[in-house]
Amino acid sequence: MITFDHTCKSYDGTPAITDLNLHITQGELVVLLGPSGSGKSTALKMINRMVDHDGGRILLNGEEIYSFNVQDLRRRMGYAIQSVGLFPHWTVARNIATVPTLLGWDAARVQARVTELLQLLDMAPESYASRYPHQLSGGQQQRVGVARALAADPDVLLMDEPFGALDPVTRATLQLELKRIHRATGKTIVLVTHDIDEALLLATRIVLLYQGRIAQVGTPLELLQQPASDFVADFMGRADLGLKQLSLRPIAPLVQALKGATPAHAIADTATVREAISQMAALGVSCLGVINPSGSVLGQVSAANLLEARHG
Ligand SMILES: Nc1ncnc2c1ncn2[C@@H]1O[C@H](COP(=O)(O)OP(=O)(O)OP(=O)(O)O)[C@@H](O)[C@H]1O
Repeated sequence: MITFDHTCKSYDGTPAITDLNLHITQGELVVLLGPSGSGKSTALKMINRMVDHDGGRILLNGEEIYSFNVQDLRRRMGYAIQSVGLFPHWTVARNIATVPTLLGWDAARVQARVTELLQLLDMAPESYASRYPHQLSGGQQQRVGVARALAADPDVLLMDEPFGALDPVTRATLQLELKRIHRATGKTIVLVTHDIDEALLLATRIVLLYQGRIAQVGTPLELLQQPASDFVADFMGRADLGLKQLSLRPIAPLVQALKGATPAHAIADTATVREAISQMAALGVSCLGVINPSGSVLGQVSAANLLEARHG
């Protein structure tokens, strides 16, 4: 879908991205991660030509992006940024409708799409569609920013620190919403963050950049378990590496048959190993029942079998 092929970019002779080689396939949620100044935003903005590359190639579905009309290219890609950039004198509905209107959709289709997106982002259309950006909280503005980016059903969603500057609770809510949207729509998403936990939660693949070059590309678990260098190991946080790994592991494959009576406390079968161990610690127990969404007991997990499995 998107290919960086020996791509380079310098600003005033200083390299920001050097020889970037990366292929992003349809439906991936790729997170560009790295310290400040490592080139994450530059890499992202080159995809929709907010920044033009000056060496190598960038291909969209096999075609060099310079072969597209720049406006067409941008309309095929939703773009959401930290500062949101809503038009202050336009209502929420009109903000979301920006690209569909430019594309000439008829009014009924635009309105149906606005309603659908507000519902998807858990903002009741009857309360929010006619408000102005200053009448929304920061988290709600960011939701509208995401809705606007999704509006014309773009092939690709580019997100530059979309949840930066939010309080941790709102941030966590929007992260889960993005994960849900990604699952539901199968969109290709490229997201920039410097937050390792955000990357671990969201990414199907992480691209860790350092000084404009790729330090490592892999799944969250690969970066944690097989860091390619000391830099990767340091960046991913050696200190609580064990805990981070546990938070990526679901308990589902580790559920055992009940051994005797049903444990007094239970956890959902969708929980992670970290959540199960945390709940055991809080309750002072070493075993939990595991229940499915309808409340049926599926079996149990014990602290010993969860911790043993962490190397698996
Ligand atoms: N418009 C510009 N003009 C000159 N230099 C720039 C410009 N934009 C970025 N740079 C430089 O290019 C390098 C990479 O910047 P970039 O914004 O891509 O990094 P980043 O990883 O996204 O950083 P951050 O996390 O701080 O946003 C940095 O050294 C930065 O100073």
